[in-house]
Amino acid sequence: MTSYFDSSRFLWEHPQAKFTNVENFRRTINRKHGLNLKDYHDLHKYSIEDYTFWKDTWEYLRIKYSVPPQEIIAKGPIPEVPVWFPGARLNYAENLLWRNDDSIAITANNELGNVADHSFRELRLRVQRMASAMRANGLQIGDRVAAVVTNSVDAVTIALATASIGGIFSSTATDMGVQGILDRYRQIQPKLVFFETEVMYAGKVMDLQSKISAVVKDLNDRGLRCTILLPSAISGNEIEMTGVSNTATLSKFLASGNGSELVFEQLPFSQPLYILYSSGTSGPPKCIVHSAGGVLLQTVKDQRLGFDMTENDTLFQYTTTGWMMWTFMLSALATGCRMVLYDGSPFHPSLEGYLKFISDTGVTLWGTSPRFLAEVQGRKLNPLKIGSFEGLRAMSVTGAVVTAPIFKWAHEAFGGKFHLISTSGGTDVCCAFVGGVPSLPLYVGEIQHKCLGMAVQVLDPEGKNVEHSGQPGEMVCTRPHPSIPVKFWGDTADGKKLRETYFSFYPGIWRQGDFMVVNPKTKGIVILGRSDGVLNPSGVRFGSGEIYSVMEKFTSVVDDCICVGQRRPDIDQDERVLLFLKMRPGNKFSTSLEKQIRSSIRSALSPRHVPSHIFEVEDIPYTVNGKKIEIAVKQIVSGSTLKPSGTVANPDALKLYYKYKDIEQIAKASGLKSKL
Ligand SMILES: CC(=O)CC(=O)O
Repeated sequence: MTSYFDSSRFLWEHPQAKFTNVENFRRTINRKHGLNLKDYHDLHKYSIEDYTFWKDTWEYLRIKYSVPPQEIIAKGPIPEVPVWFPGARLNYAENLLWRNDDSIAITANNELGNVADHSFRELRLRVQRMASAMRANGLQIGDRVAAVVTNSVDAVTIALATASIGGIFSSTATDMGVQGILDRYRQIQPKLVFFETEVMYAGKVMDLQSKISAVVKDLNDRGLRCTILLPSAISGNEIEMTGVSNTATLSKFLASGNGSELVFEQLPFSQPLYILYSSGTSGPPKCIVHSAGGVLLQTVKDQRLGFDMTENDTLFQYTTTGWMMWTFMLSALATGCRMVLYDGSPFHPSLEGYLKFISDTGVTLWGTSPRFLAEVQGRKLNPLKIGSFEGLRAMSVTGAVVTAPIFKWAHEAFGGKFHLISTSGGTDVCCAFVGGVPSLPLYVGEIQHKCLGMAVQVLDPEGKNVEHSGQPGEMVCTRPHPSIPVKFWGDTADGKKLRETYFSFYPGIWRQGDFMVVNPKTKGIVILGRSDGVLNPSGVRFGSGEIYSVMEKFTSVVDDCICVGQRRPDIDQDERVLLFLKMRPGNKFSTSLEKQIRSSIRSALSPRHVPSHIFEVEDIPYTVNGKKIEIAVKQIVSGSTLKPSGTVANPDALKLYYKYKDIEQIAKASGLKSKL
């Protein structure tokens, strides 16, 4: 049997674990309810057995409200998507904008190194002006505000102003193509759209005016009232556009407000706040509606208890505005800490400069991705020669599986004194299912625990819980929690599509679509990949993450790789594993490299894990949010033809895989060796 863990690989523990927020919270609950929860494990058990936990969390996090809830969950049998905290009245933006002083709320930077600080007082004034203009332009509770924006103080302002009114905010990054934007915004029909006019990425200037024309002409016929053109993200100059109706520059739009006070509409807990999108790579994305209360309670819980966040922190989450991590990040304002926003590529003008900025800015909590860390490692950079990173006390890594070698390397490379928080959740819940626990020891390659309130289990295909036997299986969540989406936009009134998406595989139980395993000794978790992408040769089920973990050894020559199962029932009843490699510039794919990879996989995992074929490809397909697109590649090599959606960052990459549906032909032509 494959060993997924090595619990002897202890990596770190908090020097003062008993002073962490989560320990303080545990003691508070013990006192309040006369309980004797001894540690995080007990606390987690309580959190998934008694819904009172969510009221405890509400109180501990000091959620601001004007009307208290009548109960935690509406009375009666609890449905899959319950109504939380009925009767309560609150506002998400009010909970984030409680500070009104001259401390720095936001430090913004971009590829040009234009660093700007914005105080809490300034941010509140910006939101006030924006909300006033939005109201003057007819924005009302429930109206959608869409944005195609960079990660900037304007984006934060627009989102918070929308939330103050009770509108629903939805954003995409500026590199999303016209089709991708329309696939999303045609469905949600925004009343206002904010658009960047000129941006820079990786040193290239992009004029967005033709994109704006194409999008806005289409949306103008679907209820769009005004498009607001943001000043150039490079020069700061305003750009006027002719030939597209109902546009206004930002300054004109703001001038239309009447200077009214900032009013935070008092709304139900389940009031929609955001619309996020599923990363459907071949069909139109699903529009996932998240509630203000659910996002607030879950994200602040994850940050305060999982990240141990306090007012003294400086959070830097590298993200575009199109990823759920942007919405997750925003909630840091509720704790009153500083946020760092970076717009652009981390590799431009230089990776060294980017790392130095993080160190010099005193980032204490850094959110990054395994892909970025692998790139730093692959380039053989020594971060500690670039910056001291002495302020860094936690690094949160998400977006893909964090393999054990990268985990260990990153911890050592950045100084070894911080909490490495590997976390997994997603767009579907706008929070984490599993993540960091500051009061527990950290083991190499393991996500420390299930997050509080999240009743995560590991089920086999028959629905049996296999968690305690250390077997891998489907990640499910067996109890409702407050950030289950309130609905899919455009779904039937009884939420048919939502139910089919999450609650149909195991009737009535949320299936996340991740393949995971729990270490029976430490209770740590390893995510092995997406469950739709589970590899199943000769009945051995494993995740692509296991192969990627072995491939970390080859990062100096192999830039990236993707591993998928191929099913060709016409040729073979079994599934075979294909591994595709993208070589680093200057390195060649060779028979000897192939042999080394096969032998490493055989010895690290098992002979059954060794791919049937290993090929070199020019590119690996990714979503705009930086996730490898295994499912589409799997379908393509298994004989399907796909029409990529706007979610695919590099759609041409998918074309490279069609020829592999006929491997026998390729093998014959090139004399390739096959394991078959
Ligand atoms: C928290 C996450 O898991 C983020 C993601 O889905 O990429």
